[in-house]
Amino acid sequence: MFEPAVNSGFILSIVVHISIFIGALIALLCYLTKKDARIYKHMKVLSGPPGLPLVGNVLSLIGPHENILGTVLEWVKVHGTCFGGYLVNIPYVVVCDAYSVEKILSSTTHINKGNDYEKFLKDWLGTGLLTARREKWFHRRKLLTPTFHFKILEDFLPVFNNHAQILTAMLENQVEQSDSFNICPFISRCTLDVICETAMGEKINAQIGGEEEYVKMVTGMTDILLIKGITPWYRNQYIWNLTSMGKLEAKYLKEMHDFTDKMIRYRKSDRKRKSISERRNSNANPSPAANDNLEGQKTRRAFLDLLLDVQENDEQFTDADIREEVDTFMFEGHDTTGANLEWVILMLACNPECQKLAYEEIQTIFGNDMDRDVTTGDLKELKYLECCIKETLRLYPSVPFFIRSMDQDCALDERRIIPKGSSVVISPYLLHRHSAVFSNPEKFDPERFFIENAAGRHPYAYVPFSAGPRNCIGQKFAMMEEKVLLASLLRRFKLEPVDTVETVPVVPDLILRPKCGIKVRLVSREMK
Ligand code: HEM
Repeated sequence: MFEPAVNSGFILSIVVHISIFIGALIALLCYLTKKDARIYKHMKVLSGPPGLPLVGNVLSLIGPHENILGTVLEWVKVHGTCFGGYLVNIPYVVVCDAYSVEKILSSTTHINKGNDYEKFLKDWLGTGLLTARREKWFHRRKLLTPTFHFKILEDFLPVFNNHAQILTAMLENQVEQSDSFNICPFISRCTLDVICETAMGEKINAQIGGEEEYVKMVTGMTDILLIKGITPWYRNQYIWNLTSMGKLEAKYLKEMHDFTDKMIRYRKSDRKRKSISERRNSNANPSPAANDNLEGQKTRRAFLDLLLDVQENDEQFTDADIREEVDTFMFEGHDTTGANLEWVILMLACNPECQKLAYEEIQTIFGNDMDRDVTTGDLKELKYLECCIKETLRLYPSVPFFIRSMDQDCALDERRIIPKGSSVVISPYLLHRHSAVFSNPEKFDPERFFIENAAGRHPYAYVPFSAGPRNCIGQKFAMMEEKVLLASLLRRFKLEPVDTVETVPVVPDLILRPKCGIKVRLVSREMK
């Protein structure tokens, strides 16, 4: 008599649990459908290329990576400068007109980066400035902005000049063996040397074969991240961890973090040592300049030192925080400038009349002196060269697209709303090819950036460094570095084309790069 009672209680309990489970499932489905229906309604208005059920537009983007830009340019021609689509189940809106770009970038509401940033960069960069979410980002940006002050950047000029000298020496050696060659590895090693010394205060001598392992890791990591990003099945962490690349990534990450940690420890103990001797010194001599060492020379401070200064005033700013910012500078400050320099070299080689104007400007400033360091005053005078860099960034923006994830709706007008829950892709590559803003857009024409020609242009029509509150914090640094390197290069060599725009496939990796490098011919200038 007793047993059936137990059984009926047991059955009742199962029924209740199953009902709760089914109820919860229905509620979840209702919520998701309602949420998706809302997004879907707005996405329909932003109609873009038709996709397939379940996969959306993914299949159109599979294939040789260099075809992606062409595909998206075609979409813009057909669907206009603001359209939506799905990558699997993720709603994306591509915007590439100045008006819509301003709506997103000028706002402090749409400040969060796309989810992919965290997914791919978090293991390496933590949640530093590039990837940080709203509150953390506001705090960090405020903390770090002073470290990019012009006065501080001026202190890096000797570093830029020193590595420019090494670059030209290495190229002279190369020219003796063969005058036409792929210049990209030379540029990449040079920008890596610059960023290591300015970010960490450490010379790694990549240009002359030093710290080979570290150089291999930094360049290898960006390649690995790209493969991980574009291969759909590698997006699954379990599958990725089983691959040889996943294992290599884990090894690189550990060793690169160890390297940055070592630098932090080293600079910290160096500061302790110096502050003891400075205190002793200031007792003996009460007025030495803050940055002078015992020999009276000005000691150069790296970003890492400036971050350690921040830490002295803010105990919450830990060593781990410092590491993620130093790693972020290493990532953002190396390939971006390197790729831009490579494209400038191609543009000047292929446009001899522009190269001639750039060289004439350099001659006016430096005369026939090939060795003099570039000064702050010279940087201001290198106006045409700056226009060449800007025009190259128009055609070949180092960061070909960036993504914001929408935490709120953004109304473009009464009809079109970019819905909360979607991701917005902003592509300078597409934006900068707007013929209404840049006539004959494929033509390399530095004069577009003469003050009188740029006047009246929409401020969000040209955004190679992004724009608004979350723009590139390193843009002045990049401009200074590039001007120094290019002025030094052009003083010594005339550039002649081997590759041309037509022969160099453009690959929109994390960075917009030439697929197989850029071959140029360097001709030494004959003046002593
Ligand atoms: C030609 C060179 C460069 C270009 C074209 C460039 C471009 C950009 C772009 C487009 C962004 C926004 C990315 C996004 O929203 O996802 C960005 C952000 C950033 N860049 Fe640069 N960059 C360059 C050089 C540098 C350098 C030299 C540094 C550091 C030394 C640097 C540090 C950063 C950082 C830290 C951010 C994140 C800023 C934030 O979110 O607040 N960049 N850069």
